[in-house]
Amino acid sequence: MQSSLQINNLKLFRQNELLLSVNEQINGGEILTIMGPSGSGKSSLLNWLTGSLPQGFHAKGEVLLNNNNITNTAAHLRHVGVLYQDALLFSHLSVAGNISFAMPAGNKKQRLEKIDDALEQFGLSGFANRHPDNLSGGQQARVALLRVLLSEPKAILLDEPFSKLDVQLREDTRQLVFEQIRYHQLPALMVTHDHSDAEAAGGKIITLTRPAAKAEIKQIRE
Ligand SMILES: Nc1ncnc2c1ncn2[C@@H]1O[C@H](COP(=O)(O)OP(=O)(O)OP(=O)(O)O)[C@@H](O)[C@H]1O
Repeated sequence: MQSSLQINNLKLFRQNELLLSVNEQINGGEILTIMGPSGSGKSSLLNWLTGSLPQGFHAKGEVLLNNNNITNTAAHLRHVGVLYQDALLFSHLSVAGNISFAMPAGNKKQRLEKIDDALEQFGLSGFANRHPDNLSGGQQARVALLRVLLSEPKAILLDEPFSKLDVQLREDTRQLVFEQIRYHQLPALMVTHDHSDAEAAGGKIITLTRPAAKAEIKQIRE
């Protein structure tokens, strides 16, 4: 069965004001890119998908992951992995500890073997016992990606994941992330301000608008 993430007739409201409408299906290995100005609701959309919409927001519509309706499923049971702008690694844990923390429970020895194999595949052989403070930005980004992948997500959300990396590192990391999404056939949704990220993703691009911004500008001019 092909994996998919379906956002069915979503209408997201903030204080009863319509913030955005989205109706999209993302198939395994595809990356849907969301762009739009600050305040247009990109983070709110991600929050809704992870099941952590803050107070003051409400939504109509459904989200289906591999045809299962997860609209009301608790955040920790959704199997939706998120890759953020910052690697967000725990500084007191080793690389292995950071990755293992997010993995499904199981035999410890097997988990460590899996981590070692994955580190080797990502050019991080011998890094299992290092702490994040002793890694470069690119190495931290790769550990963060490994942590998401080894948590065995069924879909992946990317929240400006390359914006803190310099140009060369950005391209390398982006390529690695997109390759992994295709390899694992995960449906992915990426929020970015960067047009080269959007182009490299090779999928559909949605640009959210911010109607409230126009109203605010009009008010200032009048
Ligand atoms: N926790 C919150 N409580 C109340 N309003 C919020 C909260 N978070 C965001 N907002 C408001 O909701 C709207 C959408 O914000 P959101 O952060 O989703 O936009 P964004 O497109 O992600 O912006 P940016 O590109 O700046 O991150 C904005 O008007 C914002 O001020």
